[in-house]
Amino acid sequence: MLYIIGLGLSDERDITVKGLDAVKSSERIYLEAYTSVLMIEKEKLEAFYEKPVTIADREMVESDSDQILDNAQNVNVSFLVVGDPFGATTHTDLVIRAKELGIPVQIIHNASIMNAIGACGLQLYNFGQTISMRPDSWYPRVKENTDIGLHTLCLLDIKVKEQSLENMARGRLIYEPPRYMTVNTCLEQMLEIEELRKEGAYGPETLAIGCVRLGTATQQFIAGTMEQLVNEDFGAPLHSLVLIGKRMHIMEFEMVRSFCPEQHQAKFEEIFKRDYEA
Ligand SMILES: C[S@@+](CC[C@H](N)C(=O)[O-])C[C@H]1O[C@@H](n2cnc3c(N)ncnc32)[C@H](O)[C@@H]1O
Repeated sequence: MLYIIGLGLSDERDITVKGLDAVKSSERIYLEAYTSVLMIEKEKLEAFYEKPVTIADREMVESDSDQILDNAQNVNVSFLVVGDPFGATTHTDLVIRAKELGIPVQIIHNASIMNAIGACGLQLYNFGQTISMRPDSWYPRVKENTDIGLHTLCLLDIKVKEQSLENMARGRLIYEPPRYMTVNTCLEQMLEIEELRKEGAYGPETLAIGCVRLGTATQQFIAGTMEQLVNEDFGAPLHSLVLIGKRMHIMEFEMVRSFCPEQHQAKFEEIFKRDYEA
């Protein structure tokens, strides 16, 4: 059996009881490590499970999945995913490959950034397309969302397995530590792009929420205009950003306002009354 197990958002203790049973029954355990990189440390998992865990990078999962699936017709194998197995980064390829090989698959779900984001006060039903802040086609998607008043969850880029130019020049295969995009960089880039495109998907006075370290003890939400949030200190990763759509319900507003620092409150309320209250 191949178990694909969500680890949730905070630490090694977020795994479900069902997930832990599956891990305990497994001959091999892999940790998918290219999306929410090492918010959960391999060593902590190994200590908690009392079993070795192998890191599975993107190459292994996408090009060498046979190694993970080896003999899973006869023994249990666990594939661990931070968040939920189908939250943001889906693992459909692995499931299809397992099915082709006649390996039974069981998915064990957990909290994901895709649903925990509801804690920011906005209703999940009122979100449009989620975007990944990579340099591709995110802008039109934000525009489609904002045109019909929906909120946008922006997932920020994580760079893994990068090499420094110096190491590359010397032919050394040494990777840099993972780099996380911050809410501040994301806002700066978004505002610059809007300046260039001028299509009005959003602007400096669009209301937004920086959502950081969700599900952990230091989880934090900070609300304000995009312009105000550029200079806020959001602390350690992981970071996500929500752009608030104009169809914000009054209950959503009340909740989000509670995440607005005092110095930004007056502006926040003024913009809500001017642009958001239908
Ligand atoms: C590609 S997604 C992986 C999602 C994960 N598989 C899940 O189900 O939650 C990674 C991005 O999600 C966001 N993210 C993941 N966990 C987060 C958290 N605990 N707090 C804030 N943002 C988070 C960040 O923007 C991060 O760069």
